[in-house]
Amino acid sequence: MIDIENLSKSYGDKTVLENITLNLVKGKVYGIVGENGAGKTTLFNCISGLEKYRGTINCEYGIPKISLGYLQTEPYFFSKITGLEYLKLLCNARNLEPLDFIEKNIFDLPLNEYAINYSTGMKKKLALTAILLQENKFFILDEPFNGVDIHSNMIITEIIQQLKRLDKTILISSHIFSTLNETCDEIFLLKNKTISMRVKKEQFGILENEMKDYSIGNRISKLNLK
Ligand SMILES: Nc1ncnc2c1ncn2[C@@H]1O[C@H](COP(=O)(O)OP(=O)(O)OP(=O)(O)O)[C@@H](O)[C@H]1O
Repeated sequence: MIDIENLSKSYGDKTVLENITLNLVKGKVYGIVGENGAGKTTLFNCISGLEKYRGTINCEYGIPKISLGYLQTEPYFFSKITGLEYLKLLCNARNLEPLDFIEKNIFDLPLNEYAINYSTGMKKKLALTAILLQENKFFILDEPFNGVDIHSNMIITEIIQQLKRLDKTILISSHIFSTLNETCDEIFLLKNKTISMRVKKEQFGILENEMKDYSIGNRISKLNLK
């Protein structure tokens, strides 16, 4: 279980997150939606210990460094590291037994090439493979479906469902509502610096309609499309 209480984050005098309280349990998939700039990545960076924050986070799995698999929107790679070396590095960080990485390469990535030269989708798949091989207990996936091809999207959806069955805790952000619909047990709406709405699976339709009304409103008619 991960208990986040009254988490707030500011950059200088700009407050991005205010009093976020969330309780994330094992075997559940949580989605987080919000406009560009709402603070989703900032929240993930705070939970993963990459940013300082006010408030408390208690995680039964221990510190993020030993238990969290964080897939960042744009994963970072050293300039002269191959895909294979990256997988080895991340597995070594968890003191795992040597693995057959060729067999584990489920996305058919060119593991002998430099990771920095991979396409956006390939980089995401490499980073995802690495955190999955690490046998983490808790996963934060920041836009895991963005930029990856349709086959990989299907694989990632199935992976999330399997992680849930393995009793992991998973927090995902996405701008594509249908991907969250398929995978999540609960969705949080991050708006006005805080969690302004939380809905269980049965009410996802209500949230989607509310977001559509709010997002689209009368904006398109202003274009006077011809
Ligand atoms: N290091 C930083 N310094 C100053 N401001 C920052 C920093 N990182 C993020 N911000 C600001 O915090 C706000 C939230 O950004 P964040 O990246 O968390 O949003 P997001 O919800 O993930 O957006 P998107 O959907 O576009 O990825 C933005 O206004 C952003 O400019």
